[in-house]
Amino acid sequence: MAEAMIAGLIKGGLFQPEQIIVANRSNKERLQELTKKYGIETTHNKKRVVQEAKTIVLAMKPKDIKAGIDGIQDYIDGQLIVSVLAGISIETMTSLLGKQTAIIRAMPNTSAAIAKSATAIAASEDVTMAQIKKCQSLFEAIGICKLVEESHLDAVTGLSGSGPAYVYFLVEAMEKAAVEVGLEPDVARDLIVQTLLGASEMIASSDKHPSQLRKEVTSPNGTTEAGITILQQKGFEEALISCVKRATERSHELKTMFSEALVTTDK
Ligand SMILES: NC(=O)C1=CN([C@@H]2O[C@H](COP(=O)(O)OP(=O)(O)OC[C@H]3O[C@@H](n4cnc5c(N)ncnc54)[C@H](O)[C@@H]3O)[C@@H](O)[C@H]2O)C=CC1
Ligand SMILES: O=C(O)[C@@H]1CCC=N1
Repeated sequence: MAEAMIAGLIKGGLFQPEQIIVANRSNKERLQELTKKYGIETTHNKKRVVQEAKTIVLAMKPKDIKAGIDGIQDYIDGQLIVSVLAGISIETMTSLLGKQTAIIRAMPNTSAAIAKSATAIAASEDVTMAQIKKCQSLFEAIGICKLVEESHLDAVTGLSGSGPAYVYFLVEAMEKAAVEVGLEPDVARDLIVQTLLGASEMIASSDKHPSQLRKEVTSPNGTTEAGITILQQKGFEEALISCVKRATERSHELKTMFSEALVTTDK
């Protein structure tokens, strides 16, 4: 996720490579690779990164947050902290940092790697409008960015954070189906990809509701109607709704779990 952001920020011209400093836990080779690829500065000196930065992006796994911010608390003095960690609330981060500070929680998705992320951000009370705008432009360099209430971030995670995986799952099923109806896998892959791209662009560029676009594909008594009837009989719509709801619920569960594990052990 961090690399996707670095690539988008540099490609989009929002930052010069020398304005970005990256640290990780211990992997020197990985840092060298990033320096070579993007011309950015890398270091294992967290204190230096934090003191020099105006914006600090946290992009470790949620379980590593404690170790990640351990030792930087003393150097946080007005910088904006942007976290992309799923399930770590602003309250938990504030508690771990031991001080009230400007924190933005963001939920991007992996399409950030090709500057097509659907990101939502939520801000703590200490964040200024200028910092929100700055953060929005940061995520707009890698896709679109919506400002939401923090309470909506579980839903965003269940919808667009996990969303690319639902689409990949759909493609996996379509590929299996294509082979079963006799198509060559390579031909099928190209047809499926173009079908998805075309349908996405139709939704994005048309004023019509997706249900109207669907109707326009569906001739009475034709092939689409026959196929959609099977999807309805097999509970496709219900399955997708339950999928997003369960992922949203899981995001809430993880948030509660991390909050209890990270904060209560500190008391
Ligand atoms: N993969 C996804 O679809 C999405 C992931 N996220 C969030 O992005 C975050 C990162 O995910 P990935 O990029 O997939 O993980 P990753 O495992 O590829 O990268 C995590 C990075 O954190 C670094 N790290 C670990 N401990 C550290 C420490 N103590 N100090 C400094 N750096 C440390 C590691 O060296 C590694 O480079 C996660 O918190 C995840 O919840 C958010 C939206 C979508
Ligand atoms: O599966 C997960 O928990 C993370 C959050 C959103 C996408 N991946």
